[in-house]
Amino acid sequence: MVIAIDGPAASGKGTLAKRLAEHYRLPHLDTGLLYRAVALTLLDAGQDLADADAAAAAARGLEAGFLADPRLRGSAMGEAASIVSAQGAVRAALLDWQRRFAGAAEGAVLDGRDIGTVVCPDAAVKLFVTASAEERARRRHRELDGRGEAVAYEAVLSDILRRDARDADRAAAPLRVAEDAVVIDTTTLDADAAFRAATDVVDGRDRA
Ligand SMILES: Nc1ncnc2c1ncn2[C@@H]1O[C@H](COP(=O)(O)OP(=O)(O)O)[C@@H](O)[C@H]1O
Ligand SMILES: Nc1ccn([C@@H]2O[C@H](COP(=O)(O)OP(=O)(O)O)[C@@H](O)[C@H]2O)c(=O)n1
Repeated sequence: MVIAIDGPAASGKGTLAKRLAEHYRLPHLDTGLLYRAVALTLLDAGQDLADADAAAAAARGLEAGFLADPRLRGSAMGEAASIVSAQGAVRAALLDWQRRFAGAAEGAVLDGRDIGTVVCPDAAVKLFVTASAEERARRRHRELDGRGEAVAYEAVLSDILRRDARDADRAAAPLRVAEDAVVIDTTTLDADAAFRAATDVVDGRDRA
């Protein structure tokens, strides 16, 4: 069973994906890390994030071990990732990797922006996880604060709004709700309630 989870920044996709993967004993891929890793490769090499050739080369040469680099989790890398991810050649280079992961015999859980629409259009379950921008900014702010990255709430909110707009407006695989996705709005749901809503969808599908 492949479970595709998409949604805007800090909506709780990753938290939900991880819990679903544990619950259903499936491997999990946070696809945002791939784009963050491409951005970090460019920055480490002193290259411009807007350099399409360099970004495509970085995407083609990406190594799995690099995905554990703690620098990938910082807020600057989310912003940088959304710049490189708008390039079609970068997305094309990462597509095979994601599809191979999703092709595991037992299935997989993948979370990102285009999993249900592009990477796994035939996924058995598609969830679109969202929440108000203010609530998402509150969560991300708390998370960054907890990691010692001191950023003002207003800066987190404007980063989230700018990134959402860039992800939704780009030509290549924009952020969209797949036609057959179930939307889970977590604005007033804690992580446990979001998990229950998701398992209701998955288990309901099994009974269908
Ligand atoms: N339903 C929820 N209610 C409150 N906080 C949540 C919820 N889901 C996730 N979080 C917290 O919000 C932050 C962002 O969640 P995360 O799963 O990283 O989002 P995404 O993968 O969409 O960027 C994390 O600190 C996480 O612990
Ligand atoms: N499948 C994906 C996953 C991420 N991305 C890009 O990578 C950026 C970082 O994604 P992320 O999921 O790590 O970010 P958060 O939602 O955790 O803040 C996004 O803003 C997108 O631009 C994408 O284009 N497609």
